[in-house]
Amino acid sequence: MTAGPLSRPQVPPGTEASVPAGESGPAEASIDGAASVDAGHGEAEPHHTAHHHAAHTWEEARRAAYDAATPIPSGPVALGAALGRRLDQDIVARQDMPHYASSAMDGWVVNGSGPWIPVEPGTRLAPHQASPIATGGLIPPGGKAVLRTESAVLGRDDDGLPVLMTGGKARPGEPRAGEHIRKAGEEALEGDILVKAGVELNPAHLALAALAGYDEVQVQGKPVVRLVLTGAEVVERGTPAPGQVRDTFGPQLPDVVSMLGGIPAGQQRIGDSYGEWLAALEDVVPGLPDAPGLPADVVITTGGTGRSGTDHLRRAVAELGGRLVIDGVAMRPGHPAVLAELPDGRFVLGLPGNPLAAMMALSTVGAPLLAALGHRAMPAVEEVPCGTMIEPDPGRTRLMPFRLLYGMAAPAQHTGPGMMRGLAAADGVLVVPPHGVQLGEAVPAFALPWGPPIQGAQEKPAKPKPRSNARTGQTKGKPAANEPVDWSALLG
Ligand SMILES: Nc1nc2c(c(=O)[nH]1)N[C@H]1C(S)=C(S)[C@@H](COP(=O)(O)OP(=O)(O)OC[C@H]3O[C@@H](n4cnc5c(N)ncnc54)[C@H](O)[C@@H]3O)O[C@H]1N2
Ligand code: MOO
Repeated sequence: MTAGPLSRPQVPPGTEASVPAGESGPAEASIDGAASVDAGHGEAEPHHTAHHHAAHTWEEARRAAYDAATPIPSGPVALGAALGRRLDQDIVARQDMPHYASSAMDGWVVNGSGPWIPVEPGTRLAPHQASPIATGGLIPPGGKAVLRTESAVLGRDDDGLPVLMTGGKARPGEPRAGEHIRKAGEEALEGDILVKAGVELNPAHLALAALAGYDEVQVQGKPVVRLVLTGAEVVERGTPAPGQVRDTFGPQLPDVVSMLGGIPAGQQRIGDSYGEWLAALEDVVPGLPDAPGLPADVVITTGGTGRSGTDHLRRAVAELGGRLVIDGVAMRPGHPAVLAELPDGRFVLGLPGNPLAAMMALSTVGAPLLAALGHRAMPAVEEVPCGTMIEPDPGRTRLMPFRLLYGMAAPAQHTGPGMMRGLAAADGVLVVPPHGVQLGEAVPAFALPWGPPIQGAQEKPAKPKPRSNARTGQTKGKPAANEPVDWSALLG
């Protein structure tokens, strides 16, 4: 819901009154190595203490989300929807491919040597007979070779009857036996394995499956994700008036869901009433125009994670008989994130309304959940050397979008919970531990779903799924703490 004039008098929607000056990070960095980012939450946040209910640390929340889900079983999927899906059963040739001998050229199919007497297409050819054929045409019984149109001359014999001869551009000896005939089974024989299980299907695989006569392929399960965007103040177009806020989720969430391994399956917008919330979470297969009619495995809601009188997520989950898997995470931003499981097996991921907070909650809880449902390893956390000192913030992890400068991470500016500018310019997100970070120290960090692997990340061999294309060569060891750093690129 919105921060209306009564509910949050000091914090107009979209402003950063609750973000301490320190959040701007690099603005406070100095070039002499004494750069420091304040813990930065010492003021203007009475609600944070009032709602410090977070049951999970950042690491625990990731693990809890990953462990809550079991991989979605494999099933048949239409070829048109199978791109990028992981094949779960070999694709085999159901018959010889091609399954009949055909002409590779436009021209004449002939039997024996010329001249040939033309006969009706498709009829059995006796020696010295020929019939017209097009590329791909079925070779009739008795057809031994194909004479290309440009190598053929149709004339008349002494009796004035049509007769076919070689001529034109014909090479000596043309057509040789079998020339320009695509034999049956030359691509594959019945039973040959065409694509092995485990492969991620590309467009050519799909074409091959179609060539082999498949309408559907058996693929590993992948979570179908429906979005429920809440907030009566949220507008979808144009420049918002005071009190309104332009929707940041519609334009990005479906794509981010795809990048995280989900299948976005429609979005629904609701206001702030409890009835709307309950109906949206109850609805299993909504009649949404852009939904493929699939029941959702995950419903992602935005907004309404707070505990004010009009924030209805937990109440609706409880009324539907669901259980809370995660109810808040000791992190900032994004601490009100909720993960619930409904009795029908659907997960509800409640993202906070603040745009950056929502993306950090999605990275923390949503990414592991979607990975687990989609048969994938826990999303990787790399390490990157930190180009600034970050003070402790006991009890919570801070997620800080950063930019890389000379191989070191510098927290980005404009990273208040309601902002997107810092994330839009970021190379990744630092996972700053509660005890803070020393200058030059290696800090956990994760890549953005749309971004490249973190440059300069030190490869950890024990990763469940190491990135094969990680540009580890970029790391030139830890830069010396007193090495001068040019921060100017961050200040614009
Ligand atoms: N008394 C307290 N107030 C708040 C607390 C708290 O602990 N106690 N936590 C703050 C934090 S931190 C966050 S994050 C937010 C979580 O808010 P909700 O999830 O309930 O979300 P809303 O109140 O509906 O909206 C928050 C904010 O986000 C804007 N919003 C909502 N939808 C969109 C959208 N589609 N695009 C862009 N912006 C959106 C909305 O207008 C609000 O400004 O609660 C704090 N308050
Ligand atoms: O600041 Mo809240 O932490 O935006 O999630």
